[in-house]
Amino acid sequence: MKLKFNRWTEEEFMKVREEVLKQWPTGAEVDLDEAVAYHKALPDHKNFAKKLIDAKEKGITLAQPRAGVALIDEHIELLNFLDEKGGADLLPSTIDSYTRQNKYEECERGIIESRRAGRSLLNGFPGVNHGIEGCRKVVESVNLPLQLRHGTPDARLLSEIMIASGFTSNEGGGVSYNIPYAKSVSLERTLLDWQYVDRLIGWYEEQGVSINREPFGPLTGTLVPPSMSNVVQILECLLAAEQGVKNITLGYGQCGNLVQDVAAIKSLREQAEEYCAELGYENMMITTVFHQWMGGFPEDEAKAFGVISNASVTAALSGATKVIVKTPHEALGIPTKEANAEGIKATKMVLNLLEGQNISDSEELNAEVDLIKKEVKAIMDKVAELGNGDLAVGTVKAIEQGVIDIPFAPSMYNAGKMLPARDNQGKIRYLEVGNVPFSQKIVDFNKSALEERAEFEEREVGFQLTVDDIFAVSKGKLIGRPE
Ligand SMILES: CC[C@H]1O[C@@H](n2cnc3c(N)ncnc32)[C@H](O)[C@@H]1O
Repeated sequence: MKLKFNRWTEEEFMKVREEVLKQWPTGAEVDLDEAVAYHKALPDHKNFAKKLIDAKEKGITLAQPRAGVALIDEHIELLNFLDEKGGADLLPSTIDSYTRQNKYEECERGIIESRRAGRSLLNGFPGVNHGIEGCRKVVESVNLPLQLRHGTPDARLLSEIMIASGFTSNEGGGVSYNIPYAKSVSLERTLLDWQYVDRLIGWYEEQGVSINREPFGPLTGTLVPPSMSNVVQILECLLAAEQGVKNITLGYGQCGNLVQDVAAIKSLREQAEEYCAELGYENMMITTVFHQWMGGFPEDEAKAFGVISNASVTAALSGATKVIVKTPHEALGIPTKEANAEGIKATKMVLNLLEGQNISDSEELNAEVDLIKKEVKAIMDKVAELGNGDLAVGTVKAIEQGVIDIPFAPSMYNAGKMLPARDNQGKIRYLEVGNVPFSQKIVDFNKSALEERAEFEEREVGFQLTVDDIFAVSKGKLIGRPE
């Protein structure tokens, strides 16, 4: 099928669907009409999309952990612990790495070995292998809305099974689950596969079942300039809206300077709504999600709580609809359920203390919002030009040419010419723009901000700033000052 931005016809979708459902035996269990009836029988408090709308209307920030283990009963126990002991507002099912690479045979072995070992030998929940019956047991055994969170370039079968099972939100996107997660999967392939996922959710929407979609905001989680991650979010928002998705949560990974992070969320929300209106998508319900620090964490648990609490302050003050919670075991690996619950409790304590507060408009905040929007517009205009108006084709070309360039990405298709670094207040700036099509004025602004830091640190502007910033937080600072 040739990549084009336009909405897939139902015939196109159903034709591809026949092949998708054959990829693993559990695919045969999916019956869309039966699934619609199942969803309509679910209570409202278990619908992710509805809970997000309610939070947006109330102006509150919901807390959601990541969590996933191999076996169904243990996974249920984990999720209920995070609800009852942690106070989670929304629940995940973090999917294991084999499933993310469509390696369902390995999942099967992992499930058997986990049963034998009496503990999870997979780093997440293998939803395809557990099938509708297993996933529905999770849905019926927990009391909060459920979202599948993963990092899957081809999530078509996984989405079919878990959405049909009663999960009401799905994370990911054609760029955000390729560039940071895959080494050599073509963008054209992933954009097509995520158009399929969005068309599936558009189909549910047409039947009156609202399913939330959440493009993955942080990308590589390493010094990603806010305008660059916002461009990816807005493109995935428009790609999803074109396929009929209505309820979308756009994401952003904390960078560390409070004003820049608040500006990033504010400009993301405003600009996404502007682009949706410009392209004629009506009745869109756009919310935002703030990811707590995605970079290196301190091993010391007290310091880790400092990182988690600091991130919770920004999440609250940014007005984000949701915050994705980290745990004090982040530097160690998969957290225990107790550590996971502690991360949520610390987060909710901060959210509660700051409820109703935000940082008021200031010259610094408005200038940052204005700059982010201008940088986003420069890239978006180029994407449209490269695609001759087709944003899907334009996205592929923009990545090929480094117009969209995600720092430190594993994908061989990512140009890797753009370099970021922090300025003297810790805001992320463009050290090298590579082929990112900014005006000279914007290039010069970014450069001068970095020159100000270099002068303060009595060193040259250069790649060493970037290197020092990458390791800074795990060493207990935001800005990588010379030692
Ligand atoms: C996007 C990366 C994030 O996902 C987290 N993560 C990955 N798998 C799991 C898991 N199975 N349980 C809890 N957290 C997890 C990881 O700690 C990191 O913070």
